[in-house]
Amino acid sequence: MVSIAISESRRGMEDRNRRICVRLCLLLLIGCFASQIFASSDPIFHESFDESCSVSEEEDYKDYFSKFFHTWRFQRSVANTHDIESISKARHDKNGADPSNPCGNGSNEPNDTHTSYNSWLNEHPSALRSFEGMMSIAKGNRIVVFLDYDGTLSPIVDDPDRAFMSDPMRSAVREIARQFPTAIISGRSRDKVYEFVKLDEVFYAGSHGMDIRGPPRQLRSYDDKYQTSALDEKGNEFIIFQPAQEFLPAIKDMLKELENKTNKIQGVMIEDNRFCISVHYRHVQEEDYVTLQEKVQSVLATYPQFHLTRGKKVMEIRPSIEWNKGHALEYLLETLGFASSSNTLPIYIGDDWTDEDAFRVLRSRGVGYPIIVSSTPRDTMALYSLRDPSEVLSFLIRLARWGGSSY
Ligand SMILES: O=P(O)(O)OC[C@H]1O[C@H](O[C@H]2O[C@H](CO)[C@@H](O)[C@H](O)[C@H]2O)[C@H](O)[C@@H](O)[C@@H]1O
Repeated sequence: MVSIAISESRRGMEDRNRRICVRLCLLLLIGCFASQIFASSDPIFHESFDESCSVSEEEDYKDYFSKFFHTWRFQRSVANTHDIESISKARHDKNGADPSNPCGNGSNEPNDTHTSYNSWLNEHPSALRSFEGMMSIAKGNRIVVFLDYDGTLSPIVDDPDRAFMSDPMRSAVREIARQFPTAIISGRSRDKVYEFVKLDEVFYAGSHGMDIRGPPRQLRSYDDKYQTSALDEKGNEFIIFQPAQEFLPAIKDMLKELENKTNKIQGVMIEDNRFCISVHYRHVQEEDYVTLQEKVQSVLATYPQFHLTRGKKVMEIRPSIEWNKGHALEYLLETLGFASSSNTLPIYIGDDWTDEDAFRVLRSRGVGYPIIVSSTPRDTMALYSLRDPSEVLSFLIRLARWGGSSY
């Protein structure tokens, strides 16, 4: 009897201990979860996570959780500018995407690429699949649309002079511009982008934002010597903002020197982007990469006020001023009169490293949708993704329709 009583009381104690243990574990788990939520300083996360739970039909739980973990991981930041290290690193990469990314285009294993792209998609959900959720958050806000050109509105093609925009894309951008203030921010010269796009409804920023044609509002916070107002053929006023004006003579000299020094290397193409220079190596033989890079760097050595950044199979020479696509986005928001308004929701779609500066601005503002165009996984500050310009087209059509019906 005594031994039965002892073993029963021992069993009772064990049960109680097990229950206490389970409760302690549960409390510990809840504590960890809550601390991660409150420790996150990212307002986008709070906004999307809170609201997306009630809004989206298309956005499934995978998306909610991916946003959660995504924001968690944003503590690690993407390098500010992807300065050129070595173009020879890009040789295995079809489009010249980040060669340091082991999951990038360099992979020879199609299944691996597929798997890693799918897991990357969990972190950067498709803006098409997430559309309903994104728009229910956007409702009541003033949407402003920013678009990159190459690789976003037009596909990446072999000849930079033939990167035409399709007619459906042009119609979609026109529709977007009718619904929302819209700007195109490109690494190209402003004139060249206009030549491709041919829409008067949009604002243009060329040379990575160093040449802006914006709304007629002169900003006191910017140096007057960089802002000039002018009238178009219809008598409408606009402002030209060019913060790198004093670099123009040096750029002209550098262009000549670059052409002279590289003309023996087959396949090099040098593009005058007005306030920047692009040295394209898409058609250069791999064995000439190092020579080309050395030649470009030897010219640059005599122009210490410039630096190199990298795009898709292109070296970009830019004046070393504190100005990039992110600054251009902020400048345009300000001239449009939306910078300080709490219900402004900017959307930025871009595919290149230079677009990361604009993504970063949206992230630090805590509002807006940075969307990367990429069909391979890569490090990015963007929250959402679209695979290629054809998905950009679908997104813009949907956004314009949404704007027309419920905005
Ligand atoms: O800011 P973006 O509008 O994306 O401009 C970045 C560069 O785009 C262009 O080059 C890229 O697209 C070409 C056409 O598809 C392609 O041939 C080239 O390899 C890509 O790098 C443009 O020609 C450059 O000047 C821009 O800097």
